[in-house]
Amino acid sequence: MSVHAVPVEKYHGTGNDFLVVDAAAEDVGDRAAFARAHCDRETGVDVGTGRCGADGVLFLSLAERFDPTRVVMTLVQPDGSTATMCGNGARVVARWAHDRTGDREFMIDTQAGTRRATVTADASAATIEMGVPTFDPRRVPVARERALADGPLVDEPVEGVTVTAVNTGVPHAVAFVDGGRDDPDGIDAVDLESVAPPVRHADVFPEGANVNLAAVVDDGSGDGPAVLDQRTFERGVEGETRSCGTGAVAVVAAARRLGLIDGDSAVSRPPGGELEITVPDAGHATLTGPVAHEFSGTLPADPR
Ligand SMILES: N[C@@H](CCC[C@H](N)C(=O)O)C(=O)O
Repeated sequence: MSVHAVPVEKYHGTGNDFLVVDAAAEDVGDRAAFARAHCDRETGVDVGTGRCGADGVLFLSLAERFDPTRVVMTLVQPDGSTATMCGNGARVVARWAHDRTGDREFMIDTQAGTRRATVTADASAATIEMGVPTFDPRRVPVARERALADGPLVDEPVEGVTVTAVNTGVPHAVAFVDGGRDDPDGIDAVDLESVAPPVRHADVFPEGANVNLAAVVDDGSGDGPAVLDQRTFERGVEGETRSCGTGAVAVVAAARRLGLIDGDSAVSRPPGGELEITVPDAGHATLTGPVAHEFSGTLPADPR
């Protein structure tokens, strides 16, 4: 058994929290076992914030010979799976890389593609280019019988929930509900831990899906951007998280597709804070929001 202690940092972006390991300096061996043990919400890492565990472990490698500096990002989730993309995770990556280099612009290599990232002058917030959201059923992916195979899954029932399927780096199902967080019968009244798992595991999503609830609080037809309240049940966490960046982009992309909001900018309000999103008619979506450092320490490489 290895008794090797691994230096880790803990960061969060709007409450979506991650352990960060410098993969160029440290080899934890079994990454899935490391993530399963230290991310556990009951028995995992306790950094004194009143909430132990984490939503995943980011294994990061900096390559400063490039301009801008590149970071290779791999997110291993609490169930041991690897996610191709993570919006809030990528924002944390930008902040972590800034804390190491002082730079404010980075290229982040994810399994969903290379994404440009910037941090603000005070490093309290980060913006990521999120790629182009796609409703293409082959790319979400969505699997349906032949007659429907070529069409996007938009505003259709899946396991009793009306959803729209979109890929924003990872697959998402988005369901709109009436009433925001201020409404006692609105979005927070839904028992997401019961409603989401059948959709997350539905046959129509061969790779699974993250399941989002959203409520339009302001449709953006007035002076400011649209505002939507959001909750997300995440694949890989297998539970609700306090924020999901790819989910926020998915919610705004779906709201635009359904004509529920005006304009290409919106504010999403997950339980953990506020995110600013743009989904233009052409080109990359963007995701902006706060990032914060929580803890520096060490953890056993082999948690058995
Ligand atoms: N929290 C993330 C999404 C992480 C990936 C997701 N759980 C999946 O496996 O699809 C975000 O901020 O985007």
